[in-house]
Amino acid sequence: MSATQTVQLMDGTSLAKRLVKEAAVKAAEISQRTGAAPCLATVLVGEDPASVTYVRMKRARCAKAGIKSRHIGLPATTTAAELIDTLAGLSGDPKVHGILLQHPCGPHIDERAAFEAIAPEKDVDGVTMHSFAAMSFGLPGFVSCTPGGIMRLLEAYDVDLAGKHAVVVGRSAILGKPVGMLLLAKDATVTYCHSRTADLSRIIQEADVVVAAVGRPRLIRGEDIKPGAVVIDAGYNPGNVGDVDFDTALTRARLITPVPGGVGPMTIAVLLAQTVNAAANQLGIQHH
Ligand SMILES: Nc1nc2c(c(=O)[nH]1)N[C@@H](CN(C=O)c1ccc(C(=O)N[C@@H](CCC(=O)O)C(=O)O)cc1)CN2
Repeated sequence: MSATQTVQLMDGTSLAKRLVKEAAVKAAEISQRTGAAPCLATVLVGEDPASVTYVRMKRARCAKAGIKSRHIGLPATTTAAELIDTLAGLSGDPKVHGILLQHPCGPHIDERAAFEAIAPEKDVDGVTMHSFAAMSFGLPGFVSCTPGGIMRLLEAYDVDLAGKHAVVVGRSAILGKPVGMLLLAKDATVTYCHSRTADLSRIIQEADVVVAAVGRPRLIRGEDIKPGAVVIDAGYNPGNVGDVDFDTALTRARLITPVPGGVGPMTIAVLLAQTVNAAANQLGIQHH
């Protein structure tokens, strides 16, 4: 970055508001034409306080956008088979257009098996293997919500990814892996880093775009960042602390997402947008 170039914040709150407004317009059109509002089923196993908050935020934003939500709260003792039964039931229910299974479900549950019980056409959270394959091949389909939100932010701030080196720190099924696939589909050269990566700092220093998605508070510091890089902080840690040490990263980055107000609101906006699209598809509506 030159001495005169200043860092710009990537404002997820404003962009998310715009997306939610668009979703609300489409939801109203669907309701008017079919007499039924789009409906998202939210499924939560146990009462992890952060998960309770996230589900509450998702349902509140649905309500604002004219999307119905049906909440299924299951006890922490729910077995994998019971959870799969619940998800299969929602998958077959014509009144439900989208299904969200809040992650994490608890250590005794095979989360992959649970996600696969969600019908692909209702996978508005982009967590099934079907959706992952579509993301990997650059085909239309539902994207994982945080990765989808990150891609929308990069687009909104005119970040050209072709030929750029993108380093993804983290390899989770709903965040690190799919965001790497979406970046690859935009012709970035993608490196995945994880807990066994040797010399993490050196690899991050080579990145034009850094996506921090590891869940380790302030792991990535300013000195790790190449001057002029784009820094996306997708870390969710207690107390609204990201994976990036914001104050030191500010001194090096060209563009950076704040926490809060960056990737988080975009996650929910993409969920709503995809719920409305799922409802339109299932109800045979074409948007104007
Ligand atoms: N099934 C899923 N589970 C989880 C996902 C997901 O996308 N699908 N993502 C995360 C958590 N998450 C949504 O579930 C999430 C986290 C944070 C935010 C958000 O908007 N954060 C705000 C701050 C919130 C506050 O003020 O308390 C922000 O960053 O500005 C939204 C969604 C794990 N599980």
